[in-house]
Amino acid sequence: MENESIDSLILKLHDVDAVKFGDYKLKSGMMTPIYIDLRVLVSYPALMNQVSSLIYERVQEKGLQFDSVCGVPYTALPMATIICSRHELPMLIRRKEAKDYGTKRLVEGSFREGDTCLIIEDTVTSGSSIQETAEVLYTGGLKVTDAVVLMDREQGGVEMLASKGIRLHPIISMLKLLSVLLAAERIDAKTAQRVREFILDNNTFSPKKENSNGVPAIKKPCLEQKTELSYAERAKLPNVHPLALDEQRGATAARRLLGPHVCILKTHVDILKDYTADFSQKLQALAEKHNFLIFEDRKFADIGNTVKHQYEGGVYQISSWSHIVNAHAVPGPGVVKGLSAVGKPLGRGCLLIAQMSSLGSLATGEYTQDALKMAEDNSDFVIGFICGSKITQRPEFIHMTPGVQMKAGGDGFGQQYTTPEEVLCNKGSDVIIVGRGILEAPDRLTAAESYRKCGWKAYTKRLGQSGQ
Ligand SMILES: O=c1ccn([C@@H]2O[C@H](COP(=O)(O)O)[C@@H](O)[C@H]2O)c(=O)[nH]1
Repeated sequence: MENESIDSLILKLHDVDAVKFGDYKLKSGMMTPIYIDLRVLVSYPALMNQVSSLIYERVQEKGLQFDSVCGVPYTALPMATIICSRHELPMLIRRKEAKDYGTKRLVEGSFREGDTCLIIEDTVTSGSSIQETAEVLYTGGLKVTDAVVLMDREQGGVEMLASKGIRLHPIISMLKLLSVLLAAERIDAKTAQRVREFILDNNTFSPKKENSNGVPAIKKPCLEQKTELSYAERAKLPNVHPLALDEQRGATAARRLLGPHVCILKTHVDILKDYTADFSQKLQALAEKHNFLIFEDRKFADIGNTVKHQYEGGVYQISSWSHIVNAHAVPGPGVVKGLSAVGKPLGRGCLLIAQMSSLGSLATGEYTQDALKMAEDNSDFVIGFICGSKITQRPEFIHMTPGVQMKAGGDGFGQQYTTPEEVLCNKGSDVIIVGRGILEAPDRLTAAESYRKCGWKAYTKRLGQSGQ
């Protein structure tokens, strides 16, 4: 899908008032500074055709397989109709209410039990409308594996639907929309920033407990989740990588900090002021003595062949001393293949950067889901994720979250801080990554001890038990 056509579509949507700035109420009752109203498209046939073509292009790009198509009523109905009519695809209509006469069916159209139906939607916030349509289709014996949406508000819809087994493929993201409108001077920087902050602060998906009606999950501290396995239990799973969760370290991870206390020491070797050739020996000796893992935060992001050399060679020879490294998913699976060729024989592990803590990060929504898929396809080397919250229920993957300090806030360079309690308890992550919260503290040991205690308390609260 050409970027240019997306940009011009965004401007046309703004022209016809399908994108509104002000104070609006969403289906959930939440107030929003931006409202997407694609109902107006019925009055603009050329635009409606362009939108329908983009949706169909996305379906083809993703190679989606299905037997029929269903538009979420009412706004996406004409889009589904145009696509099905143009490409001669069977369509189904989900009724909002059953008739009290005739067949009383909730799904109109012909289908067989076990058929797969593709859902089409105009705008997604929490994903609840798609989920409601899917529930109705399930009652008819249909399967729903994928949905395509024109506009993703990036407020947790992709993640919520993924947790229900539906892959959502958005065409326009909220952050993209804002950047195009800002570049075209349709909105000012202040408005763009206000909306961005609203989107980032109002993610409706809580992996621990999202409401079935899509109302944003109330942030109750540490809702009990009886089904969750502890670190120690996860460490015993047959498919778990020993670097992700180790029976001893896994159970004691959060009890360690700085030297005898840390579970993992994260380095940026390329910014050390006092780097010397014996750095790796000294660090390895400490890691051995205090039983922590070394994680070089190198964030590899090149083609497989290049990252292979960057990991193995050069001045730092990272693979020889770092147990864990990380990589961006942006180059595609080749980056993991390249790293794995070096690291796997050495028993090393890799974290994929599925989300970032910085303001305006592009690693959201579908990108995050693609990173997850890349990890699942390479789970013999990928041990988990750098992310803001739990992105998969698979217990063998470890979730590590940066941007943590005792007080929520920022650093003036885009870093966004969340508290250990929020990350471990409400967001369902496994490990907090603390940098300046410790490094810039007057007494690093005391600071580290407080993070350890606070983190462990939050984790045990989440498990609903007194300790592991
Ligand atoms: O999304 C990301 C990925 C990595 N980081 C790294 O974590 C630390 C955070 O340091 P603080 O001083 O606690 O802000 C730093 O090394 C980053 O490079 C991240 O912050 N966000």
